[in-house]
This record gives sequence, C-alpha cells and structure tokens, in this order.
Amino acid sequence: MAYQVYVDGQEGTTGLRIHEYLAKRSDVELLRIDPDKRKDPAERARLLNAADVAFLCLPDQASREAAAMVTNPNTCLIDASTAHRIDPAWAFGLPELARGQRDKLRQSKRIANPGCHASAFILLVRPLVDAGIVPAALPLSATSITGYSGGGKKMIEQYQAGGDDKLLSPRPYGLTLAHKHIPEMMSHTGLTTKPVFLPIVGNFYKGLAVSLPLHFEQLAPGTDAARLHAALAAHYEGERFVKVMPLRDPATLEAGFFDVQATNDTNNVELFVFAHDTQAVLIARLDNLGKGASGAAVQCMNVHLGVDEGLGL
Ligand SMILES: NC(=O)C1=CN([C@@H]2O[C@H](COP(=O)(O)OP(=O)(O)OC[C@H]3O[C@@H](n4cnc5c(N)ncnc54)[C@H](OP(=O)(O)O)[C@@H]3O)[C@@H](O)[C@H]2O)C=CC1
Ligand SMILES: CC(=O)N[C@@H](CCC(=O)OP(=O)(O)O)C(=O)O
Repeated sequence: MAYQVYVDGQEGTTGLRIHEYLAKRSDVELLRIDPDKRKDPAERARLLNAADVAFLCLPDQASREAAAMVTNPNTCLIDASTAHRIDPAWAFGLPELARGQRDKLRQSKRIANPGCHASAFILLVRPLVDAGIVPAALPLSATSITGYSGGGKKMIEQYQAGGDDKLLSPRPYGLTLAHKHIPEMMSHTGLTTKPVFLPIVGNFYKGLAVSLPLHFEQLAPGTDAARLHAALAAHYEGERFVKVMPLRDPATLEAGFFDVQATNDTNNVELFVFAHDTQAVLIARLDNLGKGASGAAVQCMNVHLGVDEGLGL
C-alpha cells in the first residue's frame, strides 16, 4: 500500500516543490486539502492525523500549531520551518551530519529540517570541529549569497513584480547579527562562540553559497589546505549528495568567478576548499529549494521510511 503523505502549506514555495518531487512516485499517495480549507484547523488536523508522513511548509508559528494538532502516534512530521531545529525532541534533518544521524531519523517521528544557509554552514564546519581542526571557541565569520526564493512567496512576488531598482543589486541583510539560523549553526556544529553571519540576497531565483574564510594560524597546529580538504573528504566519503570537490588554488577559478547557481535542480551540496599561503576560503553550494529545503525534506522522508534515500530526487 502507498504511503499517505500530506503537505501542510501545499501552496507555498517549499510545499509546491515537495509536491513536484512526490508527484512522480508510485509509492506515495498525496493527500490534498481543499484550497478553500487550507487554513481550516479542523481539516488540517484531520489530514495531518491521516498521514504516514506530513511535511510542515509553514511559517514558524503555524508549524508549532500544526505539531500540536497531531495525536496519531504513527504520523511522522517533517518540519521545514525554524520552529523545532534545536528542540531535542526533534531529530535534525541532515542525514550527513554525523555517524548515527540516519538511525535517529529512522527512529524519530519528529524531524526538523535545517535552514538553507544553515545546511551549507553546518556541512562545512561540523567535520572540522569534530576533527579538532577548528577549535569550538573560534570566532568564525561567514557570508551567504542566496537567490530570492529563499524568502518565500512574498519575496518572490516582490522580485518578480519588477520596477524597483533597489532589487537589481545584491542586498545584505541580517544586520542585527541575529539571523534565525545562528542557533542551529551553533547547536549542530558544537561551536561555542556565536559566528558573525552575513547573508546577501541577489536578483536570481535560487542557488546559494556560504563562504567561510579561515586563517591557518587560528586552527589546530600543522593545519594546511590538504588537511582541511582531507578532513571534509573523510567525513563525506560514500555520501551521495555531499560532494567534496578537488582542492583548488583560487588562481585556478575559471575567469576568477564562482557560480552560486551551479547545483540548481539537484539535491547536491558541493564543498570547495580554495587555499593560498596560510589562508583558505571554504564554500558550500546548494539549491536552496533542493538540498536547502524541499529536496532535503524528501531525502529525510526516504531515510525515515527506509526506502532508497535518493528516490524521486
Ligand atoms: N524558501 C526556502 O528556500 C526555504 C524555506 N524554508 C522554510 O519553510 C517554511 C515554508 O517556507 P516557504 O515555502 O518559502 O514559504 P511561503 O511563504 O512560500 O509559503 C508558506 C505557505 O504557508 C501557508 N500558511 C501560512 N499560514 C498558514 C496556516 N496557519 N495554515 C495553513 N497554511 C498556512 C501560506 O499561505 P498563503 O499562500 O495564503 O500565504 C503559504 O502558502 C518556512 O518556515 C520557511 O522559513 C526552509 C528552507 C528554505
Ligand atoms: C532570502 C531569504 O530571506 N532567505 C531566508 C532563509 C530561508 C530559509 O532557509 O529559511 P527558514 O529558516 O525560514 O527555513 C532568510 O535568510 O531568512
């Protein structure tokens, strides 16, 4: 029998993309809410409790409300919002995080998927903290360049309406230095000092790259580019969706520019080490609607159900 799957927030950006992934699958039957009732709590509760797997593609508060509606112990919730990412009762939806993470995802009926920036940051930093190369207290700074679909329906409408010259150029934000992904970035890497995180949204639909500058003299003694690269390669050996790209001197970049859209329409994350003398810049590139959101959510569903992890991706 097919798995019953419901997407709460089916008309939103991540919800629509999850529907696209799942529509191709014969092992999944999608439960759809009547468009007129999509914010009706009773109807949402009925469908949430009828589902084997329910994706929450909602603003944080609506996700918390949805989670509270679930009384069926068999329903597995996969939440795309920020609401539960550092809640110990929820498994963190990043199968590649560390050994044992897939077991947690198989066993838990509550899965909180990472934010798009956080996925990229954590995938770069966690292996280096685990290997003792980045001291947990090191004050790190990272930048993220992202497409506007990361901002959901409202931001997409704003960019696509045209006519506003301010939107033509990249826009740094998060200047309160309290971006909502920072708690999960710390909690799931082991960092004890809050990183400075500067996201920048650009005038393109999707694609994201987090850059992390490092100075070797601040890292474990003897760290060089080869050691950084080897630590990442060892951590992700055999992973299907996390690819450690060949070690590069920045001088070898094609025409000197990095393409933040090159993993679009895949569920892949590509990790790069660019290094020169005693400095490195690590970059993680992903599709914010793929491995940054909807693809990751489907991957977690596959892990939870014990089917091929890449099914439909
Ligand atoms: N876009 C991205 O790249 C990523 C997004 N996320 C997170 O995923 C979640 C969804 O984001 P996204 O799809 O981009 O957001 P959107 O704004 O595109 O979609 C959210 C959807 O939720 C609906 N909604 C709002 N309140 C309720 C409610 N009470 N009951 C039922 N439906 C409701 C909205 O309805 P209406 O259509 O009427 O507005 C909308 O369709 C957010 O928490 C976001 O932070 C996570 C990773 C990446
Ligand atoms: C361009 C833009 O605004 N992007 C969003 C991130 C989207 C994401 O991953 O968000 P959630 O934590 O909400 O799930 C932001 O930086 O707030």
